[in-house]
Amino acid sequence: MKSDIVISQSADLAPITDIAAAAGIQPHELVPQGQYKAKLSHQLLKRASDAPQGKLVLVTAITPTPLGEGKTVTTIGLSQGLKAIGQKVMACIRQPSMGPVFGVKGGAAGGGYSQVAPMEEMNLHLTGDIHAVTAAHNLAAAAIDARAYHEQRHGDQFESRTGLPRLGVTAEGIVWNRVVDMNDRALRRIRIGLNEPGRTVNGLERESGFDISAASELMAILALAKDLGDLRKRLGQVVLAYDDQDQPVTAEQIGVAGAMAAILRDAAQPTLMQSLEGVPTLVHAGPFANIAHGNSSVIADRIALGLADVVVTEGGFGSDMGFEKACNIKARAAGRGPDAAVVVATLRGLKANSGRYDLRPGQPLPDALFQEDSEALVDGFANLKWHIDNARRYGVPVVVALNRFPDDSDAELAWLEERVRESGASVALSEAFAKGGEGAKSLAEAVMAALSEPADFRHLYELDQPLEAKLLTLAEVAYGGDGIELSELAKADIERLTVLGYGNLPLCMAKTPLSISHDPALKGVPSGFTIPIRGLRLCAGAGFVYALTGNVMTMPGLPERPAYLSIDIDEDGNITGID
Ligand SMILES: Nc1ncnc2c1ncn2[C@@H]1O[C@H](COP(=O)(O)OP(=O)(O)O)[C@@H](O)[C@H]1O
Ligand SMILES: O=COP(=O)(O)O
Ligand SMILES: [Mg+2]
Repeated sequence: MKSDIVISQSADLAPITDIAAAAGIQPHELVPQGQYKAKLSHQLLKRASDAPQGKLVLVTAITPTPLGEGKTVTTIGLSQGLKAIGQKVMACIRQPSMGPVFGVKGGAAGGGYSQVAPMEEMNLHLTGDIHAVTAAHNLAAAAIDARAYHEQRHGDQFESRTGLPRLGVTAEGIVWNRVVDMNDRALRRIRIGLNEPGRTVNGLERESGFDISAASELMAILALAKDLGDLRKRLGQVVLAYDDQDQPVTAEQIGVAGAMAAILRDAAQPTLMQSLEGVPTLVHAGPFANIAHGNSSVIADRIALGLADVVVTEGGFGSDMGFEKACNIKARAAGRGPDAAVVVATLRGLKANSGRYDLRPGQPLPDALFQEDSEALVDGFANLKWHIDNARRYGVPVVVALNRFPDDSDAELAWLEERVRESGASVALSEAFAKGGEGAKSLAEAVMAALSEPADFRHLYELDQPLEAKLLTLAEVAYGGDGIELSELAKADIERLTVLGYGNLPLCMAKTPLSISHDPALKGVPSGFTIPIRGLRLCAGAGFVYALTGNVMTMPGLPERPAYLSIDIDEDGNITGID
């Protein structure tokens, strides 16, 4: 089979203006950026939000291997299948981060004959939104460090010299890292403001670090804001430091929120692209689901739901990750949850969850995972059953999509389909990768049947519970564990955030996606584990409290054989090798 990029580059794409017209977007609501992508205007958001709303399908998955089990392929494939059976459908997905594109996973535009195209534009700069998040984030970093520097050097004269209020910002109180859209472990912990002895011309020396842009609070704000005004308000609420009285210092207080919003103005508009079969696809925001909340934007959903009868979107990693955060964080920001869930399962993914294979993070998957192994499949099935039950916990109908890989055996797929049916869940084989929409028509029919069932969407916890109670609910109910273990820092963070009035925020768990638990070595359906919480971070602008579990990193590193090794460009400027 041809590679993803060759399929994408040989596709006969429609001009984006035709895709927009077919989706009911008027010419004045579109800002084309070349032939195949366009920004959507803020006026369209208003019109679409007031229109009758379609149904929202949220695609999730079993506990994945590091390669991913096909949620994006299934999201695009299902939307093509829905189009093929006559539905008015749109897809909403995140913009890929260059971290994974050049790192382990590669691109995130789907794959095979279920992709967003042009995939190389989708997987690289697109319309610059992630670059804008990076710039706005780092402007705030430069601003807070400069404020500490000038307040320290002028002391009591600061106000008379600058006309600005002295806020008591010190280098020790700054909690804002810098970001870059790349996997770069060397930037995780750094010292900044290095000076010759006795001098401070380079600023105030302190320890800091870089996170990947997908983990920036501003990325979460872009994904959770309801409109431009809400984005601006949230940016002002971002806490950059704590003053010498341990009170939060916000971006608004140091006067940088407006400039951040100016940088993000265009990024606040979703980008319209198309699938290989012409499904209008909105690409907007790119938070990962392990170190952030992992869902595309509320703004994109609001536009798509006002234009289409069915909107298909995706939560990152397994249902313990992006799906949980869609239901407990995004749904609250959007004022609505999903109307149905699709749980993607693969033979390789279930075998990886059998516990029968030695899967070391960063190491290639064993070939045996891609061959017949009925014992591993039987053992791994428990993980799929857990994710079906987990999705049902939120009150929505569930359809299982068996994402067929080329070497999958008919016998194992048939066995799995039968077991899912026995468990009472709806199930459909998806051949969207190899056949596009034609290979996802039965999945589309199953999803339409699920959407005709009543949905009684509910959150997992109430916001007015104390932070520790919400952490316990996530550990014990969302993950099936036996409680939490709070570090001394985490206990102090809970106390401080509660006293400051942030105890009513939802929680965003930063956790490994390779296990339902915090420990990537615990496959299948772990039990008897306790989730170690090493600290909490306030994301006041995004509107959640971030809990760091286990050894999760907010700046990934490059593997020994990174994906960039296969990427190049020919003399005509054609990019090759992005997978
Ligand atoms: N059915 C399939 N056959 C072959 N490759 C697939 C299939 N489904 C997904 N892939 C590939 O697996 C990788 C992960 O797919 P993706 O849809 O991005 O997963 P997720 O969104 O769950 O991380 C991509 O390289 C994709 O092209
Ligand atoms: O945040 C992770 O998203 P995928 O599972 O789609 O890679
Ligand atoms: Mg994906």
